[in-house]
Amino acid sequence: MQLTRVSFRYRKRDRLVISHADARLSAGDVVELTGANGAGKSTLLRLLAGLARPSSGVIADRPAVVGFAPDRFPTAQPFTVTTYLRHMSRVRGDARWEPWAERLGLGPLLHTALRDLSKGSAHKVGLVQALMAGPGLLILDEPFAGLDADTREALPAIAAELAERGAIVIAADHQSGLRDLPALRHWTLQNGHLHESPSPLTLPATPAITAGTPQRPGTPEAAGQVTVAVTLPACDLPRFLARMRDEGYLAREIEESH
Ligand SMILES: Nc1ncnc2c1ncn2[C@@H]1O[C@H](COP(=O)(O)OP(=O)(O)OP(=O)(O)O)[C@@H](O)[C@H]1O
Repeated sequence: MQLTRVSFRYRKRDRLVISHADARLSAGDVVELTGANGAGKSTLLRLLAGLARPSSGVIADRPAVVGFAPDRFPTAQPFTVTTYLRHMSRVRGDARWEPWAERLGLGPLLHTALRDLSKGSAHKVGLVQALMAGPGLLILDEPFAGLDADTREALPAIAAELAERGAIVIAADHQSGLRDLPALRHWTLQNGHLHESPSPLTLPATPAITAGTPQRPGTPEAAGQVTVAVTLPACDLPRFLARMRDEGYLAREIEESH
């Protein structure tokens, strides 16, 4: 999936909320999106999901099945949890929702009216409807807000499972709930601009990119090994480091050019 100079404003003559965003997403990417309140995170997520169209620029190659869990699940609907999820399942081609409801701990609440749910439980219903169709693109807006400890623990594993199956997962998340996922990409929105920064967690504790025989972290450099300087676009760094780490290499030094 590719974003090319994507800009968005809510009304003509309004300022750009998103300004010329470029990004490339590959199957299996997991992205944490952060930014101050009002920075445009929800707006960008809606653009990524296809719920809003860019004012200019292009979003290409969006996966066919998109799951979107909004930050506030709309509970003002005359359904119980079951009737709502059954309805969404029919819309989604008879998608199986029951295992997700069970996994997210909604079992005891299936016959509760949506309007009577607590904020956290309503949020889980939003997650189940996003997950049920097996999305190739899963978009989560503040997915950890109000969740109980069990679900907070379950969610990173769910994101990792989807990514392993080739889905792209993007979460606006102030709480760094996905921080333990390997190769997590980190996007920040500031003044309408989208930046990708290497997450501190993708930077190895003992940096050393040493080509030659793959080396385990912490192993001192041995005779017969070479050190290679590699230049690459900053936005590719997290993925590059993750791949190097998978191969057994570590980064020795990372230097930003200005
Ligand atoms: N429907 C709308 N019409 C006009 N302006 C809007 C609309 N929705 C959001 N905005 C404006 O767009 C900007 C970005 O809002 P957005 O909700 O995307 O930010 P956010 O980063 O998700 O914020 P938060 O962290 O508070 O959830 C804000 O200035 C907001 O006031």
